[in-house]
Amino acid sequence: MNRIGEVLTVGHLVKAYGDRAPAVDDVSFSLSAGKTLALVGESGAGKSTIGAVVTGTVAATSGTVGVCGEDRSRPARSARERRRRGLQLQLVPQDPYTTLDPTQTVGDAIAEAVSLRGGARNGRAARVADLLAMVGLSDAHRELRPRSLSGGQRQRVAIARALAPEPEVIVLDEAVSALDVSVQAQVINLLNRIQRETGTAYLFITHDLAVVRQIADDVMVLRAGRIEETGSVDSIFGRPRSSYTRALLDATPRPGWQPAQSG
Ligand SMILES: Nc1ncnc2c1ncn2[C@@H]1O[C@H](COP(=O)(O)OP(=O)(O)OP(=O)(O)O)[C@@H](O)[C@H]1O
Repeated sequence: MNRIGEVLTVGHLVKAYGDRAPAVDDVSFSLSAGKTLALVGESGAGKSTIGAVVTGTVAATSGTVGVCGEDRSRPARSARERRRRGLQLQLVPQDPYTTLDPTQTVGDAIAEAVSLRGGARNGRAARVADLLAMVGLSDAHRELRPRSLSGGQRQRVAIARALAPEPEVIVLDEAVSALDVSVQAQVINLLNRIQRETGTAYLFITHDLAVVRQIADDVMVLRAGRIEETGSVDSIFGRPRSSYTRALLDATPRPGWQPAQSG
């Protein structure tokens, strides 16, 4: 698949909950096809709020959100519009338990997402098989329900569902944070491979800078709702300008880091 240009643009985004200080305050960025932008920062920095505005679950107080050139500043007003938006942008949440239907088999959950795109019914089973293979699940997983899957397998199902409508952008909100490190590495490899194959752009929200190095092209560091600094992975990790970014990096395990031995 060949995709080109900016697929997500956010301009001067402000989001205030009630009359509190804005959770997101004048944030602008753009994301190009085939690229990954990581949003990082401490808890409460506003990362998930940006993800929620971009995915349309929360309305912006002001500012603009554009997906593939279409205005997305307001949540969708109808099921039809939500469906149309879902063709362009999908979400992979931290815990797919919250979005996967416990009564639905893996095969049915993916088939439902495939049907968003429409097309011939008789091609859908083959597409489900392709998606299962793409995320490293076998045909045997098709009949299982979420409770019979490991955390990593559930996350693979969530990724297959997100990919099914062939969106230009996937927002991943702490999507690998709950996985243990070896499963996390497998899912990151999978996401990197899928991006090379499909050109899908990722907005990758995480508090974990060790993960950012493995997946992102660019990084935006947020602090109390504002942009602290932004740049390529190499520049942010190699030459951070802000003392806040340096402190975040200092708190991050480096390659070769070993957990302290107790006792
Ligand atoms: N629905 C809400 N209603 C009121 N305040 C909210 C709501 N959601 C988030 N906030 C507040 O907005 C600020 C930013 O929260 P947000 O969850 O976007 O940050 P975050 O960087 O994603 O943090 P975390 O990593 O802990 O999820 C916080 O002060 C939070 O308490």
